[in-house]
Amino acid sequence: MTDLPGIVITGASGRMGQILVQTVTASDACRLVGALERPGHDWVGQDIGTAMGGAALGVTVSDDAVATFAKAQAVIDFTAPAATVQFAGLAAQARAVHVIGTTGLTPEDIAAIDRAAHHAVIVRAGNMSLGVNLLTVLAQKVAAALDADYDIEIVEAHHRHKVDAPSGTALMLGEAAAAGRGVDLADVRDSGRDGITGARKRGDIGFHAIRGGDTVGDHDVIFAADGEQITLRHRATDRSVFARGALKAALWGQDRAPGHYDMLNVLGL
Ligand SMILES: NC(=O)C1=CN([C@@H]2O[C@H](COP(=O)(O)OP(=O)(O)OC[C@H]3O[C@@H](n4cnc5c(N)ncnc54)[C@H](O)[C@@H]3O)[C@@H](O)[C@H]2O)C=CC1
Ligand SMILES: O=C(O)C1=N[C@H](C(=O)O)C[C@H](O)C1
Repeated sequence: MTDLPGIVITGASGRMGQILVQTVTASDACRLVGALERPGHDWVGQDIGTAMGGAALGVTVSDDAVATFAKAQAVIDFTAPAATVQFAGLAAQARAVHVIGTTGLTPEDIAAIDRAAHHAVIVRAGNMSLGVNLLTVLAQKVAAALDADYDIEIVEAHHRHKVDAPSGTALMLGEAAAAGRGVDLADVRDSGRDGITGARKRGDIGFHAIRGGDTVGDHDVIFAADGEQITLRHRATDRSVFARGALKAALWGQDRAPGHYDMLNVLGL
């Protein structure tokens, strides 16, 4: 029993953190060995199970990342960019697999994560669900099959608390569509039109973000031409799809060579 991989959940009180705690404790392939929150958070010092309103789980919420990661074979991290960059270095020092779900990372953040991945396994994806990762493969294929007569627009919707836009998933889908077209997304990205924008530029990929209510995460990739439209759609209705993917990544990463991987690697897509 005790040789099962030990998992630490960062941001344990968060929307994803709580689902991850439930997913890990329900699994017979791993054990929960730590729960981390930011210094000053009310839950620090409490048992994670009772803090979540259930039975005690025998794991006390800590704000000490170094001590907590020392117990881990994997760290599952859905927090915020500054925390995730710091955790990448600390997880690598602890030689723990670092599964990163955090979105809104800058190119500089990703470069720092790349450096940490020289020493440890990091699996990072803006969306950990099987459905979205499959959709990226489809978006790339459709974009490759169609020319720029088909305007590509990506529309995403999330809950009112989300702080970054476009979503990490929208950017994954945009990267996939751009790769299908053989272009760099940075050269064709057109985010959040407003005002007298001028006519749409041929070949651009547009991004639009809706924020409201408790929407878990909806994504449409629209290919619009004269006379017809194709829409590829994913709708998440339960955050457990992300948590299951993250746990799969944490287990997949055990005994893997150091490197910066994504969910396509994990899922073999
Ligand atoms: N890749 C994927 O499949 C998914 C990614 N996400 C992303 O995950 C992130 C978190 O999303 P939510 O859970 O909805 O947010 P949330 O705001 O509910 O949770 C974030 C948690 O991280 C904690 N935190 C922040 N800084 C910390 C630090 N230095 N140390 C320890 N804990 C810290 C916060 O206190 C909070 O409890 C976002 O970037 C979101 O876009 C969310 C769902 C799926
Ligand atoms: O913040 C969220 O909630 C989500 N974030 C991810 C993203 O930015 O795409 C994944 C999912 O859509 C939920």
